[in-house]
Amino acid sequence: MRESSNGIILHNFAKNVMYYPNFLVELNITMAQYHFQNTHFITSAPNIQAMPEDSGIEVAFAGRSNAGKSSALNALTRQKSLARTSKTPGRTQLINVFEISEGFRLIDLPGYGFAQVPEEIKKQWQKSLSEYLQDRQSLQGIVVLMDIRHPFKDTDNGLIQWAVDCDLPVLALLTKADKLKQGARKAAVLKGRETAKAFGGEVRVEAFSSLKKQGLDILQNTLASWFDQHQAEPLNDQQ
Ligand SMILES: Nc1nc2c(ncn2[C@@H]2O[C@H](COP(=O)(O)OP(=O)(O)OP(=O)(O)O)[C@@H](O)[C@H]2O)c(=O)[nH]1
Ligand SMILES: [Mg+2]
Repeated sequence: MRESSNGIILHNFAKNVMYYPNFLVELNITMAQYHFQNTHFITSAPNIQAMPEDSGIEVAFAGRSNAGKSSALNALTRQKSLARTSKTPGRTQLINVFEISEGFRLIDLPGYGFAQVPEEIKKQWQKSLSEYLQDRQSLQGIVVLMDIRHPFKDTDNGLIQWAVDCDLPVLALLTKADKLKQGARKAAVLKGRETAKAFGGEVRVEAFSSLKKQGLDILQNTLASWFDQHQAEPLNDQQ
């Protein structure tokens, strides 16, 4: 929420605000609640054609293999094994679709950049991944997860720049933050924010640890704001 110079509260979201000749009036709109803990598995799709209908709003978790995408989804939804995690990179090979409530989805994408995957499979992944990113209308934001010890690799940068160019907001989470001491962690975040300026769009950079539950509130609030911005009509109270 921003505050204008004359102290009137300005909501981020234009649809919540009405303009009168000289005044900005805040409408009494209650923000929707998203019950992330209710998230459930819908399907594993090899390609975009096998995904559920392209309506509603979805946010994708993307990143290199082993970056911690599935772990972050589990931490967010407070479920131990909603998304399958693994020490073996390349565990998530399909587009996994989860639903928070009707019309609100989270997508666990296959990781990229894993050298050991056979060339044929890699090509197939890349195809379904880029198809998904380019053609999915309901995609309204991307969480890019990068290991805090080696973030912003070429493929990460390519994905972030692409998202910015498409006007998609990006939350860049520097994962496994528990692996660094506090000083190094802060330095990595500041450096990441400097790097992110070059993309020129809405790219927020934060430290994250599924293990220590660090950055969960930011993840949760960012997703809620993306969902709020794009929902066409008010949600029915979900429970
Ligand atoms: N220390 C630490 N380890 C983590 C954290 N998050 C994930 N890991 C570990 O990193 C490994 C990979 O995690 P996943 O969540 O499976 O990674 P992914 O990005 O989904 O991997 P793919 O599905 O292969 O693309 C697992 O061994 C996790 O336990 C974290 O916050 N801290
Ligand atoms: Mg995974």
